[in-house]
Amino acid sequence: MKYLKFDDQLNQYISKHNNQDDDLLKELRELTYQKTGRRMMISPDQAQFFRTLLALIKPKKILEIGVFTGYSSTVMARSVPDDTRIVACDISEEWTAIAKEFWIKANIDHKISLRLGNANQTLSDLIDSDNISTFDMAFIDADKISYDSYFEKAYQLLKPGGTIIIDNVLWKGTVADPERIDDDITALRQLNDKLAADPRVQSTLLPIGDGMLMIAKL
Ligand SMILES: C[S@@+](CC[C@H](N)C(=O)[O-])C[C@H]1O[C@@H](n2cnc3c(N)ncnc32)[C@H](O)[C@@H]1O
Repeated sequence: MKYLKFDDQLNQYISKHNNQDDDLLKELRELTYQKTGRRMMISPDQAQFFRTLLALIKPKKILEIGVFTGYSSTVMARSVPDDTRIVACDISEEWTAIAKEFWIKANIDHKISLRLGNANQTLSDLIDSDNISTFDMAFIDADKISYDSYFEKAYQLLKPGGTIIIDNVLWKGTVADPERIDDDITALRQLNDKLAADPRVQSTLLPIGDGMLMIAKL
């Protein structure tokens, strides 16, 4: 098998070449650590992956499941033209208040529509209100036990040829360790197994950040 061992030296080399965070994104990352004590945002390398992907696929309608303080949505909204819309789903009013502040600061708030509430319900509402097969891209980055449900609903909402990105699918490497068992790890293993064999999609597991699945709806 042909593969690389990602030691610290190589990871630093990759990060140095992929990190394009500017002052606003650095400020958002720092403020997020200060105010929430959490590090749930995608990494700068993943942000660069999104910039490249968005330049390729030029989506007009994006679905984000898991906003947190707005790092990934800010990266995406700044990488798309003015007429692209992002429907951004999250359950936390407190965390998305920080996101809203930065969307205004970055002058991208007109591109993003925040849907507060349980994302499973929000996605069902979108399906019931004529949004089936209308999205070009979806990014899934919320509670792991709902990932399969988010995938199935996002799949319905996506146009054929659309892209779904799912974050954290390697879960710090634990998915490959048979001695590690909990509800999140089990949900992620089941989803990785399912998508590797799902004839409705082409999917690739990428070792970027905490592991991302890149999926094309056939
Ligand atoms: C990993 S963070 C998202 C990080 C964000 N994508 C970024 O890179 O900046 C996960 C988010 O999912 C949200 N979340 C968790 N369970 C949820 C649910 N049932 N419905 C909607 N959002 C949920 C949390 O409030 C949290 O903000």
